[in-house]
Amino acid sequence: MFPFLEYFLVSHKTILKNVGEFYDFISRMFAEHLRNLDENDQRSFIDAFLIRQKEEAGSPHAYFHDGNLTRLVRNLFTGGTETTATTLRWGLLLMMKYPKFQEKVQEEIALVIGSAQPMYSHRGQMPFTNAVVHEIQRFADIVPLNLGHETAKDVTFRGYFIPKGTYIIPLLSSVLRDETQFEKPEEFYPNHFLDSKGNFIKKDAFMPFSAGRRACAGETLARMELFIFFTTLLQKFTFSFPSEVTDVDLSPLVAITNTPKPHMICAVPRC
Ligand code: HEM
Repeated sequence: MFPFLEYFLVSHKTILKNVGEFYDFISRMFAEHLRNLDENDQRSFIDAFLIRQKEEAGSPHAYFHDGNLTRLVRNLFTGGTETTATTLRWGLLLMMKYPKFQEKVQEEIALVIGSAQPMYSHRGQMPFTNAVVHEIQRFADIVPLNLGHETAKDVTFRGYFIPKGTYIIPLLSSVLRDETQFEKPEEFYPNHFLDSKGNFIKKDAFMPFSAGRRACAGETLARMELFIFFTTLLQKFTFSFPSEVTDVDLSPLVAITNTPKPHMICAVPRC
């Protein structure tokens, strides 16, 4: 987001080395896909891209070139791994901190899913669990600064003139913690997403995936992953404090993403 800060990074060389290894891995993956490529049996995004690449071969304005494929796959990996994992880590931490909510989720799992494999289609019958997953995302606020954007033309927004080419940081935190939208913005409070009868309610201000045309491309996948992994983990385990620990610090480690501080956790199998 701020390329000039690159030179102040202590672990600059390690980061570049890791990025290099990551690119090597992606190149090996492409080579493998190219070897087994079958136009009549496209197995993945990479296959579809490589076929378009063949179609546009020789064009002077080629878009589907290797450099673009590498960056796209890199974006899917980086955008799609830490985000979901960090949200789940917040989820387990919050369940440990608030055992009453954990118990209620487990009761709903027992009622709707039992010992079967949790599926995304169960979500509609599980308003409390759905509200808890939404509240985890709201409270954790894992991408507080969103990604940087730039105005493509002159804009006047709420009386402010913003010239074309201005670097914009749309703060998602300011929406996720907006006290006009959420009754107790600083607390973990699943009722933010429930009505008085316990039905799930959508909130326009719920935008951990941002909004507009450039909102998260993986939102649908991420929502499925979060629901299925969270319910599966709570179906199989109860998360609690280790015996020597009595409380946990919920303030995040601040970086581009908000992650939980290192902590201990007990996962007790449920028989
Ligand atoms: C809890 C999980 C996730 C959260 C909170 C999240 C959040 C975000 C946010 C805030 C943005 C920036 C949107 C903007 O610029 O306005 C973004 C972009 C993006 N995300 Fe996610 N994301 C998650 C999971 C995923 C997954 C699973 C994938 C793909 C496998 C993914 C792929 C992307 C991509 C490709 C972009 C760039 C979209 C673009 O610039 O057009 N994300 N995400």
